[in-house]
Amino acid sequence: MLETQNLSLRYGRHLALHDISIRIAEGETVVILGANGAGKSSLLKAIAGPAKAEMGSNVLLDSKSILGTKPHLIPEAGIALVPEGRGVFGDLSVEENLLLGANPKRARSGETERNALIYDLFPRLAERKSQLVRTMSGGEQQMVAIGRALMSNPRFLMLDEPSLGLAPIVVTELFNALRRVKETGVGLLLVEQNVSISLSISDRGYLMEAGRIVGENSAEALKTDPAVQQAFLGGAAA
Ligand SMILES: Nc1ncnc2c1ncn2[C@@H]1O[C@H](COP(=O)(O)OP(=O)(O)OP(=O)(O)O)[C@@H](O)[C@H]1O
Repeated sequence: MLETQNLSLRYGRHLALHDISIRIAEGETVVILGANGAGKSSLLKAIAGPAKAEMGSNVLLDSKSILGTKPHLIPEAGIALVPEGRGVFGDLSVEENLLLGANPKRARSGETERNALIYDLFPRLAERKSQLVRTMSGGEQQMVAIGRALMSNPRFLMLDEPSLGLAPIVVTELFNALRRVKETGVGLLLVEQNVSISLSISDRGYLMEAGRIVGENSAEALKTDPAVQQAFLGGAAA
């Protein structure tokens, strides 16, 4: 179980996260829905280490605090982040990017099998192993970013807006791959503005507004929740 307890985060005088308490069980897929600036990216950064939380906050993995763990050690704990903007190495090839992802100790055994699984998930990458990542399309780069994160053998994979700026057909392809990742038992914490597709893959979701959690429910219930309809789906039932 990965959870946050009263997680608060401040940028100067601006309190971006207020007492956020969320949880993701082993193998569960959870989406955080919220408008621009709600604090979704900040939440993932506070869990993954680069953003420093306020006193009184906590992040727990299997009931043990991991708050304050250096960002480069977070993958060792079994948590991987695919950041907004993807964070891939453009001047390296697909294969080199994937191999860099296998750096944590927990990733050393099973590396070959995991590498094969990623090429099976994303056949486009298998066709382009030696291509420099900067020459690839946005969708392909997102596949590299997800593949690299999976190479670290995560228990929990956090994704910040994986569909951002991608054509609908590529988004469908990515989410089909994420469905298969979910079937392998990896827990997914997804931040998305594409509400329909993210609810279609999720078990549960949280609604975030101005740095606070303002709602929580099963994905099924959220699909017809008037607040979600109003805020994200244009008012009409999807
Ligand atoms: N490094 C930073 N320094 C100062 N303020 C920041 C910083 N990062 C984010 N913020 C502010 O914190 C708030 C939450 O930002 P955040 O990026 O977490 O929101 P978000 O929900 O992910 O939005 P988006 O969907 O637009 O990415 C915003 O008001 C933003 O301007």
